[in-house]
Amino acid sequence: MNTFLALNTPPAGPFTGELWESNRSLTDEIIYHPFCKGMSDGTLPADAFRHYLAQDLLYIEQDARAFAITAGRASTYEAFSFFIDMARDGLEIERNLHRDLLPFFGVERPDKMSRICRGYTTFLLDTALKASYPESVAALLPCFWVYRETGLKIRKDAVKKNPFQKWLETYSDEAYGSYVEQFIQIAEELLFGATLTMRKKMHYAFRRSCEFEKAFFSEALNIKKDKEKKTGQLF
Ligand SMILES: Cc1ncc(C[n+]2csc(CCO)c2C)c(N)n1
Repeated sequence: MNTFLALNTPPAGPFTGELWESNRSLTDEIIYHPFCKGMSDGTLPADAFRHYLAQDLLYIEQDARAFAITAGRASTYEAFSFFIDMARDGLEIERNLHRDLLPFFGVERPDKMSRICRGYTTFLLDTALKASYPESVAALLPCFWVYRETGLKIRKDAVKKNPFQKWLETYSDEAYGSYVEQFIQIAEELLFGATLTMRKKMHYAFRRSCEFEKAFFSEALNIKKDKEKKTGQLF
């Protein structure tokens, strides 16, 4: 059976297929994460979303830097041009989302990165600067692919009049989908041309970023729980 049929954003070939498949339980944990379910059914506590959004504000800037560095290291003009666009247009898509959500949820720029935000952005920048170009591509891919898959899935089940509507729309938008497809194609070609050792390194980088994506959501939910513990409030 072709299990990829269940994917909204399918792999570009056998190598990205293997990449997704070997991380399927982890990506499923992200897609079906209680944080995402909360966005979909509108029950996500506002404090959890505020923590997420504030940290995301810092995350997207560093992520765009990692894209720009990766562009500079690209092995083809096509990939160079794509990553340059992602550093600029990708960040713009995120900024548009934040422009709406930040005032709505009353979120301001935080002074400090959280543990997971620091860990994830340090990993992406370190990989872009110090590891190989294919590894950096693999590290950056979950940010697009996992968000696309999550966005499409949870939008399908989402309640109407949803405070997180803008988030759901951003990642299920067609133009965003086309960026994700191009990105997966670039990763497929790199995996195809890679040695076994390099392929393993790319798998490691992809998995590490997936772990951070999951932790990013978990941290936001746990912050909410920690606050409840301190104040004794349940709602
Ligand atoms: C934790 C976290 N992971 C992924 C994204 C999605 N995303 C962030 S920046 C960008 C475009 C490239 O600069 C995309 C698609 C997010 N917002 N937050």
